[in-house]
Amino acid sequence: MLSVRDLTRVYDTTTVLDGVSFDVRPGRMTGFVGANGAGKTTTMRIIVGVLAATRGSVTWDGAPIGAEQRRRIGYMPEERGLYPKMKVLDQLVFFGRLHGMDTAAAAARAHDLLDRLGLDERAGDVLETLSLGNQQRVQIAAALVHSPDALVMDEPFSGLDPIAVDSMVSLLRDEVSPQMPVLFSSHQLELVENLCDDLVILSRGRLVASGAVDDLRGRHAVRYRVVLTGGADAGTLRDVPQLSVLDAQGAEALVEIIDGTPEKALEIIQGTAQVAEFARVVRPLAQIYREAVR
Ligand SMILES: Nc1ncnc2c1ncn2[C@@H]1O[C@H](COP(=O)(O)OP(=O)(O)OP(=O)(O)O)[C@@H](O)[C@H]1O
Repeated sequence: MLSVRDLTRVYDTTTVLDGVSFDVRPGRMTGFVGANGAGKTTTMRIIVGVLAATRGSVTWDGAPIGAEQRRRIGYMPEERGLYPKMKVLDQLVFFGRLHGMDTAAAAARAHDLLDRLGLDERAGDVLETLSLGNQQRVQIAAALVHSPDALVMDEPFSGLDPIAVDSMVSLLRDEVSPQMPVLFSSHQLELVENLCDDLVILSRGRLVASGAVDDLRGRHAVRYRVVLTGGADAGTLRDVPQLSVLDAQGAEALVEIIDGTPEKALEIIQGTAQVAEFARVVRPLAQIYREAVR
């Protein structure tokens, strides 16, 4: 497990990261979200060791993270780190060798990754002749070439078309082992919602929420969508003392149960009107996020 504790970064007199603590658990995809300037890149750069913290620690399985462990992290930097004039395959072999692989093993692994990303026929092309989306695929291959033990990716999906996102997601799902912590930042909340098990939310340099997506959802009151039939007005549900009606329009209402079980609430509603639908509303991640950073 990767853990950051009390991570703080000050530039001159400005604190851009302020006492941030969270865990990146193995085998789980952890989404890292927050507005522009919230401090995501700063945190990731400190984790992988290209930026020093003003205060705080990064540990891996409880021990302070050192140069050797950092070499075992696959990192996809925000500024992207590839050489535009270098051929795709040469580039991946170079990164593999930087991480201690021999040339043959690095080349074999690079071909395998390029193949799975649909790019093997571009292996001999100079990087800058590829589209930006394809360059980004090469970037993810560069982060994975040495079969890392952990992954830290800064906006890996930004600017990719949906097919490219799908191929990258399926590659990641194949590559992420049960022992591997994975942290990636994104502004694409729908994607994060589909992909992530855990979530870390930063706002203006501070942690505002972290944990399993399901737990974060569960921390808020559960809501139900009620649809009545027979021309009934859902506004009448306001007269039911066990319910709090958050919204009612025509035959539909959004309610919270303030007393009793959902089964009991349904029974009470059925005593007043015919019910066509009574369904738990899963809160979209975007809503959790907005409420957390408010
Ligand atoms: N070298 C630097 N000197 C001064 N301030 C910096 C420096 N690098 C980053 N910052 C500031 O630190 C804050 C956090 O930036 P950071 O890039 O970590 O945010 P982010 O959450 O990754 O944002 P984005 O989503 O826009 O990439 C910002 O206010 C930024 O201006």
